[in-house]
Amino acid sequence: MTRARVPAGTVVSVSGIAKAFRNVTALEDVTFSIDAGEAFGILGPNGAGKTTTVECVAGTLRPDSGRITVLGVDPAADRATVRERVGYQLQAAALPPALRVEEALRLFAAFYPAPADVPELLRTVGLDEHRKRPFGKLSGGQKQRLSIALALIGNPDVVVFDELTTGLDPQGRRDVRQLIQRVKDGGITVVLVTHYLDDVERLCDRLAIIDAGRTRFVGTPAELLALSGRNAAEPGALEDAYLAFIEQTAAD
Ligand SMILES: Nc1ncnc2c1ncn2[C@@H]1O[C@H](COP(=O)(O)OP(=O)(O)OP(=O)(O)O)[C@@H](O)[C@H]1O
Repeated sequence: MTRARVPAGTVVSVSGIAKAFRNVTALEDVTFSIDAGEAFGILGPNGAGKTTTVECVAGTLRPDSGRITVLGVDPAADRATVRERVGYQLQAAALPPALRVEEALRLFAAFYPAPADVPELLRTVGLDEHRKRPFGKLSGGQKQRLSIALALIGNPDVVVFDELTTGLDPQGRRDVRQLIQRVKDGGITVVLVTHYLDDVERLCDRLAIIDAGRTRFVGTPAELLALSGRNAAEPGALEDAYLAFIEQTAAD
């Protein structure tokens, strides 16, 4: 995957955002920034506000207060720029079952001024031999690959994956991880919402922990380990450090 233009510096800046849905406060105070080319993990318990946060980054939701810039623009105000340059993993399950893999990619490619090459993208995500298969006949792992391809179809600078590896078997998760690594190696900034600490350990340069609508931690996996005093060499050390952190936050 080659990049026509590679942005530098901070590409995503989220500063003190809050968001409520009627009487539900989803976000109270979320702050972090992401540098170009980073893979950045967003973790937190169910209902913590992770999806709401990335929807604000993708411009599909507008925060009630606080400030977001993505590639230098306000995503809620400049929808066109963000739509063009930020890939957001679609809920692939929403595609019509009869739509074939290649047809879906060509359909979505038509929305972008400089889309990725469809045959190349099919090879990249390992769906080349399944390109004629209808969406309804794909396995869970193949659907995830298609949703990755759809997020990449516009040749984005930033791509957001929300719980991409959830529900996959170990091999499927490993394959999807390798694919995300290739995306990152191609210079694309990756934002990864996940519940899996091994995804973070293998892929992410830094992570944010969001709990009850607030960022509680932003740093490297090594910094999270150091905070907990866990030994990185112990199996499951990062997961233990994360769980200890969440329990501590709940107790405060
Ligand atoms: N459209 C909506 N209307 C009402 N409440 C919402 C809406 N979207 C999210 N919420 C609420 O906002 C809070 C944060 O939800 P969000 O989906 O951002 O959490 P999450 O961290 O992504 O959770 P999960 O790990 O379970 O996917 C939750 O209490 C959720 O019920």
